[in-house]
Amino acid sequence: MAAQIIDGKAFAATVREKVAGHVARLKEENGITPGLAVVLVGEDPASQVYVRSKGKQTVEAGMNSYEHKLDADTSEEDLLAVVNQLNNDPNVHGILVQLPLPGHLNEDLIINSIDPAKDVDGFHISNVGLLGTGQKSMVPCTPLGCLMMLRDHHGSLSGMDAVVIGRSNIVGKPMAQLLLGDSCTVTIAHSRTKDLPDVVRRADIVVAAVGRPEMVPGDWIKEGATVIDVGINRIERDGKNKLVGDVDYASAVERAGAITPVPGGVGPMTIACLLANTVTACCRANGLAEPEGLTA
Ligand SMILES: NC(=O)C1=CN([C@@H]2O[C@H](COP(=O)(O)OP(=O)(O)OC[C@H]3O[C@@H](n4cnc5c(N)ncnc54)[C@H](OP(=O)(O)O)[C@@H]3O)[C@@H](O)[C@H]2O)C=CC1
Ligand SMILES: Nc1nc(=O)c2c([nH]1)NC[C@@H]1CN(c3ccc(C(=O)N[C@@H](CCC(=O)O)C(=O)O)cc3)C=[N+]21
Repeated sequence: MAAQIIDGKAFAATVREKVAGHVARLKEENGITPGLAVVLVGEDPASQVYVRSKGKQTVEAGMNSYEHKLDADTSEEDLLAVVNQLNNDPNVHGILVQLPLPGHLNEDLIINSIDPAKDVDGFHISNVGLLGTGQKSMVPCTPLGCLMMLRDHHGSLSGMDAVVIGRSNIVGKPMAQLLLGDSCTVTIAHSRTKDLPDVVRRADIVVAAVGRPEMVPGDWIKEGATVIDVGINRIERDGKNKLVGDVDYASAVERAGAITPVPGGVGPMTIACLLANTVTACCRANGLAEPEGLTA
């Protein structure tokens, strides 16, 4: 039986609607407009696309969008100065520094210079530590979006076997923390994992965040499992540019119980969660009640 398609695009639209509702209320009742600043260093075309759609959706939700485009050869000192200025700007409630940064810049140093309360990516060491200890934090957008779709599909995730393929700080590790927080039995697989097919075959939930086009074939998927495909890979096929995930969709859809497509799955949820985190950060900064249903 073919899997149910988890429509991230439609789900993201409902999240954005909730966000817009909260924004409207913040404006009306408190006279506050949440603001999101995105910092882009260099000219990476893929990054520019994300930055543009983030900016557009931020404005559509009624928030202020600030974009800082810096040259690829910007010095660490100058970038730190931009972050510092945004940290001190009361109109900015969320700051995102687009990754990866050019090689001469120390990513950890830059990310950890962001005010943790404005760190809507949830990458600052304080937020990582808060998440790991089950305390209130800013939760990374991509894993948060995945968790929202999983909860929506399953209700409770308690006791399920989850395998996360990939151990990056921005997707794999925080995803594993969130699944653990929801009482899954979590395995984190990576490039040194022995017998990955067997590890994946045990999983009720598979989250693929590798960055290798269509690496996970359908016959690794347990019958009826839920597959969340984080991968965004541009490939050329039949002379056309195509976006594909880390999962071989055509074969996986025949085995899975539910699956997210690429495009239209995790990607749109990531941006919706970024907007959600910005509203959450704005409420916290102003000592207001947090929006319900938008946090982990
Ligand atoms: N939809 C969205 O919103 C987002 C999508 N992405 C996409 O998700 C994917 C992953 O991103 P990101 O986490 O940043 O990537 P990274 O390159 O930082 O991490 C990739 C991970 O995959 C592991 N890996 C690589 N090869 C294999 C293999 N053959 N078998 C098992 N594991 C392997 C690596 O293992 P090791 O640690 O051992 O090297 C590493 O942990 C990319 O396609 C990216 O574009 C990313 C962010 C947001
Ligand atoms: N500090 C930082 N935070 C990030 O969250 C971050 C980042 N850096 N660097 C790059 C990755 C990648 N990322 C995506 C977001 C949305 C889509 C998305 O909306 N994708 C659409 C398709 C878009 C298209 O067609 O190109 C989809 O999957 O349907 C994809 C990828 C966020 N990232």
